[in-house]
Amino acid sequence: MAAATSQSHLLRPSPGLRRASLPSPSRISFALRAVSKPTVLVAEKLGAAGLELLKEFANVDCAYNMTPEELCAKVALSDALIVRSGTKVNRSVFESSAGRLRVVGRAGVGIDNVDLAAATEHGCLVVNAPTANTVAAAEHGIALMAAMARNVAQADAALKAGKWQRNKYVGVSLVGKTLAILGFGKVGSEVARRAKGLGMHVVAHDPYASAARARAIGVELVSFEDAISAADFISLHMPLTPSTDKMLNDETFAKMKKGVRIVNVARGGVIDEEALVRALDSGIVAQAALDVFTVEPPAADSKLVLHENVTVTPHLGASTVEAQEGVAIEIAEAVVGALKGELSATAVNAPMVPAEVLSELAPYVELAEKLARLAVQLVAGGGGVKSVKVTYASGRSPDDLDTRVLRAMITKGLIEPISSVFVNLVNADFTAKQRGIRITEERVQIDGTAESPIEYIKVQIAQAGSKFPSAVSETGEITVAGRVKDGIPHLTEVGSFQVDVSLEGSIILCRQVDQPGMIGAVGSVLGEQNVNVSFMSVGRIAPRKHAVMAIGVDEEPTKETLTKIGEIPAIEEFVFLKL
Ligand SMILES: NC(=O)c1ccc[n+]([C@@H]2O[C@H](COP(=O)([O-])OP(=O)(O)OC[C@H]3O[C@@H](n4cnc5c(N)ncnc54)[C@H](O)[C@@H]3O)[C@@H](O)[C@H]2O)c1
Ligand SMILES: O=C(O)[C@H](O)COP(=O)(O)O
Repeated sequence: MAAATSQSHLLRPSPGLRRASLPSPSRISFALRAVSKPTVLVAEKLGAAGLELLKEFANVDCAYNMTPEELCAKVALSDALIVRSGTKVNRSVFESSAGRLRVVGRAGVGIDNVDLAAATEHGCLVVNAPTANTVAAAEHGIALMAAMARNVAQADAALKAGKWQRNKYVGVSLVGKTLAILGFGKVGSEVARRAKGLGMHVVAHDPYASAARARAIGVELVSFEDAISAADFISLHMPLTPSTDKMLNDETFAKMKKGVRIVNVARGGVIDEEALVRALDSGIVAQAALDVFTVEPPAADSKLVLHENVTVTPHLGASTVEAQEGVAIEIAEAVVGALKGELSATAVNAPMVPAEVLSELAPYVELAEKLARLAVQLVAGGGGVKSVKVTYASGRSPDDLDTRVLRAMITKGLIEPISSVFVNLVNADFTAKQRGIRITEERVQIDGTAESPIEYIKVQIAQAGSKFPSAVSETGEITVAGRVKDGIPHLTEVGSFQVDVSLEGSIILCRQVDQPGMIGAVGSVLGEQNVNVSFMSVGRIAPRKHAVMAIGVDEEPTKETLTKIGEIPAIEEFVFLKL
C-alpha cells in the first residue's frame, strides 16, 4: 500500500534495513524489514530479559565501563545505544556516530545525561523506560527517610566499630510529621501513598500536577514556599532541568523550619550541595539522606558524603531485581520498536501520537509529503523557501486534527529534494527552523464527511518565483493542493487551475492553449520514448483559453523527450516534477 513507503521515511532505515510495505494500516508503523541485523550497543548493565529481547532482533554489543573515547568509537558502528544514568551521551557522541545512531534508549527515567538538543539535531530518537522503576525509587525514598530518622546507618557503623551507643542514636518519629514532596509525579505520588500509610501529613508542590490526582491520594498541593516552610521532612522527586537546578540553596534553606530533614532520590543537581553542608553545619537541616549527587560518584573527600548527619547510598533508587528486570524489558521493547520504525510511546524528543490517530492519517501523511515535494520543485530564482502556509480543510472541528506528523512530512517534502539533510519526525521542526523556513498552519472547517479526517491539504510557498508561473495563484503564492481518493493521494489544484491526477510516479505539468489534440500530441511524444502515462488531467480557466495539463508518468522522461514536449507549438510552459 502506498502510504507505507512514505511513512517509512520518518525514521531512517539503518544501513542494514530496507523499507517494506505496511501489512495493515490499522497499526501505524514506519515498517522496516530487516535484511541484516541492526547493532545495539549496550553501555551499562541491563537485565537478562531485556538483552534476550534485543538479541531476537539485533546484534547486541555489551561494552560496559567505556571511556568517552571508546563510546564515540563504538557508536559509529551502532544503530542504537542503551545507557543508564552513568553514561554521558553528549553532543560528541552524536557527532561521532556520523548519522548511523538512530535511537538512544535510556534504561530508566532521568534523561539529564542525554543531550536532547544534539539528539534532535541529528535526527536521533531518544526513548526512556519511565515506569518500571517508579516503585523501587519510592521504596528507596521511604527506606532512606526511615533510616535517617532512626540513625540506622550511623548506628550500624558504630556497632560494627565496637561501640554500643544507645543514647547517641535516639531518633525522631515519622508519625504525625509533615512531609513536603517536591515533584508530585510518578515517584512523588508513590512516596506520598506510603508516607500517608506511616501516619504522616503529606503536602506537595508541583507546578504541573493535577489537583484532582493529589486530592485522590489525600495530598494537598501547596506553593513551594508553603511546602518548604511547613515541612519536618522534605522529599525531592522532580527532574533535573534548568528550572530545578540548585532549587534548594542558601536562600531556600533559610526559609525552612529549623531541624528539617531532607531526602533526595531525584537528582543531585537539584540541591546546591555546598549550601546543604552549610545548612547542616548551622543546624537548619538536621539530617539529609541522599541517593544522588551532582557528580557521581562524588569525591572521596566530599564534605557532604562524610558529614555525620548525612546518610548516603550510591544511586540505588532503581536498583532492585524487580525494577531492573522491568526496566530492561521496557527499554528493549522501546528500542526494538523504534528500530522497526514504530512510533514509540516513550519517545522523549518526538511527538507521541496515538496509534489510532496515525492510522487514520496514513494516506494524508503521504499526500502532505508529496504536495510539499511538488511545491518546492516549482520554486525558481535563488530566493529559496522562507514562508510556507499549509491549510488543512476538514469537515470535523479543527481541534480534532493533530497535525504534527503532517507538518513533519511537509517539512521533509520541502527540504529533502533540495538538500542532503535527512528529515524525520524527530528533527523536522528543528531542521525547518535551522533553514529559516517558517511553516504556518491553518485548519479550516468545511462541509465534508465526518469519516474522513481531511478533505484537502493546500501547500503555499510565499515570496518565491516559480519555474512554472501558472502554479502561482492569484494571491501570489506557489500553490498546490490535493486530496485523498480511495486511499490514494491526488493532486487537485495547481495555481488557479483545477486538475485531478494521482500522485504516483512523477508528474509533468504543461500549460497550453486549450485546443483540440493537445493530449494526443503530448501523449504521442511520451509514447514514442516508451514513457508510460498513468494519468492525464486538464484544468482550464475557460474553453479555448489557457489550460494546465497534469500528466502522471511511470518512467522519468529523458531530456530529449522533455525538449520535444516543449517544442509542441501550443505548449507555453512545462515542468517535470519528481515525487
Ligand atoms: N534515584 C534513582 O535511582 C531514581 C529512580 C527513579 C527516578 N529517579 C528520579 O526521580 C525523579 C522523578 O521521577 P518520576 O518518574 O517521578 O518523574 P515524573 O516525570 O513522573 O515526575 C516528575 C515531576 O516533577 C514535576 N516538576 C517539574 N518541575 C518541577 C518543579 N520546578 N517543582 C516541582 N515539581 C516539578 C513534574 O511536573 C512531574 O510531575 C527524576 O529526577 C528521576 O530521574 C531517580
Ligand atoms: O532516572 C532513573 O531512572 C534513575 O535515576 C535510575 O538510574 P539508573 O538506571 O542509573 O539506576
